[in-house]
Order: sequence, then structure tokens, then C-alpha cells
Amino acid sequence: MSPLTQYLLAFVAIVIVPIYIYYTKYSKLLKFVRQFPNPPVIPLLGNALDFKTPGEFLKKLHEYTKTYGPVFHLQFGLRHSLVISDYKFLEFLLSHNSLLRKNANIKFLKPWIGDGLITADGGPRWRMHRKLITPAFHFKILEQFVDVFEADGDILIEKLSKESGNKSVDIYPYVTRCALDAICETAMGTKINVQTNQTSSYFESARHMCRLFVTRSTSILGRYDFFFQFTNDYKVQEKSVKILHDYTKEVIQNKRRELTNKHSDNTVDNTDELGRKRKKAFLDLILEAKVDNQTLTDEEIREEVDTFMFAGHDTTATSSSFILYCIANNKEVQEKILEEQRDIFGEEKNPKVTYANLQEMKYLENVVKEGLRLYTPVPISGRLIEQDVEYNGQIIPKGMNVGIFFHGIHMNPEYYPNPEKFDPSRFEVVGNKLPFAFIPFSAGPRNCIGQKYAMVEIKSIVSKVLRNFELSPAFPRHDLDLTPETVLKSLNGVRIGLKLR
Ligand code: HEM
Repeated sequence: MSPLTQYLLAFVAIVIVPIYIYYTKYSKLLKFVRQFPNPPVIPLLGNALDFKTPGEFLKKLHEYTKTYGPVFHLQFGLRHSLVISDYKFLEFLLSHNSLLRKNANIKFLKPWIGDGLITADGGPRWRMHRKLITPAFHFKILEQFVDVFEADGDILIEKLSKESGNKSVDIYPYVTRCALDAICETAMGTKINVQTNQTSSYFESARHMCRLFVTRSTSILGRYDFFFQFTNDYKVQEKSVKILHDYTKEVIQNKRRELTNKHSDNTVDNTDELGRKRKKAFLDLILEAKVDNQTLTDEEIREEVDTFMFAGHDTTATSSSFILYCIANNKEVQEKILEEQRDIFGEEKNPKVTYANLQEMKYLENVVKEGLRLYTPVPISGRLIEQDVEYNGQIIPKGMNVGIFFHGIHMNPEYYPNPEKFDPSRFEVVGNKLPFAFIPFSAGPRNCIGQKYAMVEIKSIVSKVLRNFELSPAFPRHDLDLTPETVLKSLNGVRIGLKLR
């Protein structure tokens, strides 16, 4: 065989055959996706270069939604995705009982949280865990967590007091420590006190794992385990995961021991150091819970508790910070919140706040909702279509990636006129609610299990800060530099002015 023939055969084997296989395998998918508009692509790279930084990613998605409408198509290398913020399409995807699988990037959380509810594949194991864990979020349980939120909030106020009178303070680092203390105590019944201990290996490790999730999701090589294992970040991940897991495992073992002792010895003391009845943490409830006579193994419990630790602090911290920022920049809204606080507590700055009090804060609730709309903590989430499914008379083929663009629908003027404006009165209109137009906690079977917890905690933090401080815009003026990391963050902090009342 001549050398030319050999070269030709090699070319066919290496280039043509894979392309042929790709197009035959994905022809259905390509045919489907091509009916939707898409921004111009570069051969092979697709739209990959449109998104150089995570911050640009969010801006571009909004820009494309404006140009191409609420369903458009993006290409990353050979991967195709739809980005959806269309009401009907979202309603269909989020409500469907068999479209529950997250897309590939979620796997970068697995070294920490394994197959906990967030990362689970949406199959029978996830269903069983969801059923078993749901009762732990009953309002009777949340009621007893208010004392924890309030006590951690008091420390927050003490810390922020030192910043009083400064023209600008970045509140996010303070609030995030407060939220981590709260989730630790409510999830595991233990205290890590990261508000008072500035150096905490648990806190640092949790930060590293959140950062690595974003770095790996956006890295061309780092996303592959093969390349990642040679990086310094891999060593950071190994060390962080060990610290995080060791902590949770030890707490679980101690609780198991307590539980066994309790069953064998009825005299075990169920009160805390002040003689109050001990609160049940999520962990206590999960250890005792059964579905169809089945319980969770210690490893499964560890994964779920770590999932709460991950999902339950940065989300509430970032939302509370953005909401305080909105209030600081809207004097009228601040006055109305205070008026409501006075109606409930009189002039008392540090009353004993109960669950019922927090439920009374109706105006504040609208403020929180408007903050979640404008600064949606999880701006987008992904799903992988696992089997052909019919929507609107056509088949969405198996293998399709869809981006559920929560923030996209929140910024659609059809549902929210003048969407850039912070206006809590939008949520005052009763009887005109479209459930899939306000979805900061997602919706349907895989919605956020912690949404009531989050609302209670955010109201507790925000109302406490407002009763204690007069908020003002930062000086010099501070514009947020938003970026969707594990949750929405501001790269230049969330700065406001604070003055003790
Ligand atoms: C403002 C605060 C919060 C927001 C905006 C939020 C938002 C969300 C969203 C959008 C999802 C769906 C994600 C997806 O489809 O990929 C989700 C799921 C989840 N959230 Fe939250 N979340 C918040 C607070 C919390 C808290 C406090 C906890 C726990 C204490 C929590 C636990 C979870 C869990 C376990 C899931 C997975 C549920 C499942 O798939 O079955 N979240 N959250």
C-alpha cells in the first residue's frame, strides 16, 4: 500500500469515522436543537469563547435571552444545550416526574457531598431519601430553630457594631459566617462558632470546595479527573474533604452512641447545659427516621448532612447580603420595614423573636421575595434529558442538556415590568400569581427542600440588622460585580453603610 493511501486511511479512521459516528448518533439531537435560534458559533468551539469568565456568563445569557427569546441554543464544543426561561416550557420541565436528572457539572460537588439530595440522580434512592428527610423541614421543627437564628444573629450584630459609622462595609463575610454557624447547629446540633473563631479549618475547607466547584466546571482540562489529579487544587480538595468528612463523621458517631445509650438507659439527660429541653437537629431526626421500615446508613446520613451544610449556608448568606444592599439603597423600603417592626415589637431593638413574629412580617416577606427575584441566588441550573419526551407536539430527544434559567424569567418584563427596579410592591398583588414566574427555589419534585427554613432565617437576620442599624448606600458608591459561582456572588463584595440606631 502506498504511503498516500496509508495517510488517507489513517485520516478516515481518525477524523471522518468519529465525525460520522457523532452525527449519526446525535442527528436526532442536532435536528431538534437547530430549530431554536443560537448566537453565531466558531467551528468546533461553538459558543465557548463567548463566556470567558463566570461573570460574563450571566450577562451573556441575559443578552441572548433579549436577542433570541426565552428558548435559545448554545454549543460548547460538541455539546449542545438549550437555555430556557419560557414560562410554559419551565412549567413542563420542572413539573415532569421523570425529568429529574441534573447535568454533568454537578459531579464536581460529589467529593464533598456524595449522592446527597442535590447531586442524586433523581432515581428511587433519591425518592426514598427525599421522603425520609421531608418531615425534618416541618414548621414545628423550624419553629425551634428560631432561637438558633436569633442567637447567631446577636453575635452578627455585635460584630457589625464595630463597623458602625464607617462609610462602607462589606457585609457578606459577616453574614456568611453567621449562616454557617446557624446551619451547623440546626443540621448537626453542634457549634463551630466561625463568627467568634476567625480561623476555622471547617470554614476554610467549605470555602475551598465551593471555589473548586466553579473552577472545575469552567476549566477545559481541570474538569477531567485525569488532568485534575496532577494539580495543586487536587491536593487542596483531598485535604478539605478530609476535614469536612472527619467532622461530620465524628458528630454522627457521637449521636449514634447517644441514641444507643438512650435506648438502653432511660435516665439519659435530655436537657442542655442551661436545663432547657434539647432541640432536635436535622441529624437527630434523620437518624431515627424510617421509610417503609428502611433507615439510612451512616455514609448516606453523612452525605445528606454535608448536603445541608453546603446548600444551607451560602444561599441564605448571599441572599441576606443582597437584600440588605437593596434596602440600604432604598430609603422608603427601609422606612416601611421599620414601621412593620414597630407594629410588632414597639421600640424594642432586641425583643425575644418567635416563629409567629417572623410570620407576621408580611412586608419584609415581600422585600425578601423581591431580593430573591432581582439577585436570584441560583441563577441557572441544568438538567439532562434521560429519555425521549414529548413537549408541545415534538420530541425532546434523549441526551439533551437544558439550562433552567431561573433568573431569566425573573427579569422578563412580561412578568415583571421594569425588571431592573427593586420594587417589593410587585408581590403585594394578590390573586395574580403565576407559580412558575417566581422560582428562586426552583419548583416541582426537585424544588428546594430548605425554602421555608431559608425564608425564616433570612427574615430573622434582616429584621435584626434593621432594628439595630440605619442602613445607607456605601460611600463611595458601590455597584455590585455579579458572578454566578456555586451561588450568585459579588466579586467586589456587598458594601453598605451602617450606623447604630
Ligand atoms: C435563599 C436560600 C436558598 C435558595 C435560593 C435555594 C435554592 C435552591 C434551588 C434553586 C434548588 C434546586 C437546584 C436545582 O434544581 O439544581 C435547591 C435545591 C435544594 N436545596 Fe436549596 N436553596 C436555599 C436554601 C436552602 C437551605 C437553607 C437548605 C437546607 C437547609 C437547602 C437545601 C436544598 C436541598 C437539599 C436541595 C436539593 C433538593 C432535591 O433535589 O431533592 N436549600 N435549592
